[in-house]
Amino acid sequence: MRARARVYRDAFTAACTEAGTQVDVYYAGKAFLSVAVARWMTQEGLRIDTASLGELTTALRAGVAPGDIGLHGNNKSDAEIDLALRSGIGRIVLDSLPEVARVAEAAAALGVRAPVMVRVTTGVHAGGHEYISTAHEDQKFGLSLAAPDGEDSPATAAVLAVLARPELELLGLHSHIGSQILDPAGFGVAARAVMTLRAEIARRTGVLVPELDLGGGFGVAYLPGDVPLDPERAAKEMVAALADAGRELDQPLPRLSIEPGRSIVGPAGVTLYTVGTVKPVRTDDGSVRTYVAVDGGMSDNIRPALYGADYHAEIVSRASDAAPTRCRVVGKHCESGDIVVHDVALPGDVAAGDLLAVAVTGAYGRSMASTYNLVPRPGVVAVSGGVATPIVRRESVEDLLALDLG
Ligand SMILES: Cc1ncc(COP(=O)(O)O)c(C=O)c1O
Ligand SMILES: N[C@@H](CCCC[NH3+])C(=O)O
Repeated sequence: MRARARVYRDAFTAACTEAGTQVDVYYAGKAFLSVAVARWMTQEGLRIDTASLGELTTALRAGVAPGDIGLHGNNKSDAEIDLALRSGIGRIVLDSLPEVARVAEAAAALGVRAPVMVRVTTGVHAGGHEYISTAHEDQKFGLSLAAPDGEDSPATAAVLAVLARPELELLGLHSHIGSQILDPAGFGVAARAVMTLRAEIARRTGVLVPELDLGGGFGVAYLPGDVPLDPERAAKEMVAALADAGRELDQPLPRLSIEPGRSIVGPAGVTLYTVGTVKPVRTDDGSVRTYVAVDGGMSDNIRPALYGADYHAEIVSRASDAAPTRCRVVGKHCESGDIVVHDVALPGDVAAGDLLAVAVTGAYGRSMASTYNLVPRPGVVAVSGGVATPIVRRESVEDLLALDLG
């Protein structure tokens, strides 16, 4: 995970330095956050992007400098805004028009000036699944750049509203176009759209917005043979699009920030399961598929059920010469959609007690975990240089019952 953080930091720093600007890389904690993770990321020179009271509190508990933390959310609570302002975090990303006034009033009540960005939606639709592409128009995030006839776009209106409030300091404009993006072209289109808004604001108000955040979404390889997005290429294309738009619009380059989550922690994580029941099932076409049930499932990885996501699994506790057989890895929950790996070839002698590893589960696995069927959530163990260190304790049934008021 640390190595991947360095790769992103170095690729974007190199591209920005060459173009004559600077970049901040925010690790998107929604992918997976713990106190240890927040510390590692700051040690690698990354900042932390949070999206809830829990994530913000975790980053603060880890000792991350408040100025290096950002807060997102399409429906921020009063408690989230209050903690962000009291602790002096670096930026609150505004997601709607009502939030402009809410944050301004909260800042006035505390006697502080709130550093804010405005999240805009560019109409660029990118990413792996409809549920994870976030910048098309008909969804809940951000403020649209599309202007109805003769009117300001919601994004322009929000920026003008921010500039009219002395309690708010406009740091930048934000765009996040989706997740698990494998073609960097969408970032360039979005960069140009946001640069156009920046030019409009400069023309109308004389204010040159200092920073653009182009979000996260950098895609990873989930299966053997998948080709991940290349961070160096993404950095170069993003910066080139900003520079081209800057030349056309006669604008200096802004400072850049990005918010990768999945691409930092996804491939760094492996889920270890123990095989239980193994059941050959005759399918409709007469062939046999072996259902390999493990001691977890949709409660620790909802992605196959939610997005139809594919993963790869291998038996890691022993070597086997048995001929491979067509398997489906399933969980222990009361849903037939409780699938961990739809289709994988495992040795034909796969048996109860084998340890099965599923690769690339570091992002949006444990962080989206539930306790469905009152199955306690697994622990998280960090491994480095052959040393294993638990960083999140395994939950117990007693932990779950501790919440039960009887
Ligand atoms: C605003 C924002 N930033 C960053 C991310 C992180 O995305 P990813 O994990 O795909 O890099 C997300 C999630 O898609 C997001 O909504
Ligand atoms: N949770 C999603 C991505 C959403 C990213 C957050 N905006 C996934 O597992 O792919």
